[in-house]
Amino acid sequence: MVYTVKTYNNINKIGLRELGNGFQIDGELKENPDAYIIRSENLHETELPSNLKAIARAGAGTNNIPIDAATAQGVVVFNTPGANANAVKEAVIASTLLSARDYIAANKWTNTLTGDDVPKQVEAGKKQFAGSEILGKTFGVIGLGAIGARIANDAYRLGMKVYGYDPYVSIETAWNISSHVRRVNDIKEIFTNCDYITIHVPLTDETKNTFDRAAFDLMGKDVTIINFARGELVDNAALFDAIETGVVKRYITDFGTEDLLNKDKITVFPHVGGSTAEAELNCAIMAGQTIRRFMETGEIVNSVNFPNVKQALSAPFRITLINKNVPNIVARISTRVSDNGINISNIINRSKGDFAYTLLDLDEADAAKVQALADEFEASDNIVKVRIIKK
Ligand SMILES: NC(=O)C1=CN([C@@H]2O[C@H](COP(=O)(O)OP(=O)(O)OC[C@H]3O[C@@H](n4cnc5c(N)ncnc54)[C@H](O)[C@@H]3O)[C@@H](O)[C@H]2O)C=CC1
Ligand SMILES: O=C(O)CCC(=O)C(=O)O
Repeated sequence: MVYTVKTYNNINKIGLRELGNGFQIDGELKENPDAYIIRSENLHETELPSNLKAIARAGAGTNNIPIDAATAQGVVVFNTPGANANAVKEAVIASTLLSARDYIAANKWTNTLTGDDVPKQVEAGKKQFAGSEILGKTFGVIGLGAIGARIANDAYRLGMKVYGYDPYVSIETAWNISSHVRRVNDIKEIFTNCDYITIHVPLTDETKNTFDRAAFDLMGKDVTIINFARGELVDNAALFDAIETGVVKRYITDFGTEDLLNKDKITVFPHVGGSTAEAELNCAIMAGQTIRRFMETGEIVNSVNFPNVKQALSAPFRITLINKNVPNIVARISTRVSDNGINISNIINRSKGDFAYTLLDLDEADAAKVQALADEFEASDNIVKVRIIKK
């Protein structure tokens, strides 16, 4: 069996080798592929093909993917947690230092100098670029996931007083956060206390405009805001006013919109936080491994719309079902199997919200009988996607 994968946005080719020989990879593939591997391509305006079974986001944020539509269509969406976190961490630490010392403006000014006495002009003019040090300054991290936790720890190591806010932090990540990072339960404590604030949360209805007028109103003076998460987390109109009144000293972001460009106190990068050779490779490897595992075994790991489901396959056939999460569904599935004269070797069903995923391992070697059962599942209103996997 050969699966087809359509890739978008330059997925690292070495990483894609993880898919192995059972996959045909084609960036231009037009025909109904089994899976997509993508980076920032916006899929909201496109229809997902009927044969599509999985989308792997080679990266963390999945706001470019229509998750609800994918779920309803039985498409499992994956991401690659932590695979580019170190790259973003380094970009944010660099941005913190850039704001403290304004190296960009200093370099721009130096490049304007001409003549034999450049060294003299440098010494005479450099006072305008005297900065400050980050040692001892307060640093707030909103979102203590893969990226935020790394940044909080390193900012502490650089001598900053670090505050962290994340009401949903995972236990695993929490264990990795230094006890020196002061965890706060109210985001207002970040706004009121910090000289530098960086945000590392997914873009959701809840997080949109985290930096709004009310947030800026709580801040002191000369605060640096660093946003390598998503542009929509900041209300730009409120930001411009906060810059005007001296509340915000500098805004550094990875997400450019026209209104942000060419402004003295705003530094915009072209969405390069995760763009290192190492991160791109890590993301492609993880995306390739995840898709391969899902297509070849049906197991789900690192999905954002379905639960993790793992079960070793020891029977001749496995049927995977994406079903609506309705009462008695597991009993109904089991009854249908036995009505077809087939024994279940193993079954696992895990739900998330309105949908669930079932792995059904069958003690049956007759491919025609398994196909007939799968066809019956296919015709059921409560089942949205059916696949047969042969051991
Ligand atoms: N600029 C770039 O190239 C990149 C940007 N990103 C962006 O950064 C975001 C974070 O990435 P990771 O740290 O890898 O994700 P992650 O999933 O490891 O961490 C996100 C954290 O945000 C927390 N969170 C969710 N809602 C929150 C809220 N309302 N308030 C406070 N915390 C909240 C979660 O509990 C979680 O700990 C991504 O969703 C993506 O949008 C990620 C990688 C590269
Ligand atoms: O370089 C990329 O693919 C974007 C990374 C990113 O924004 C993410 O991982 O969420």
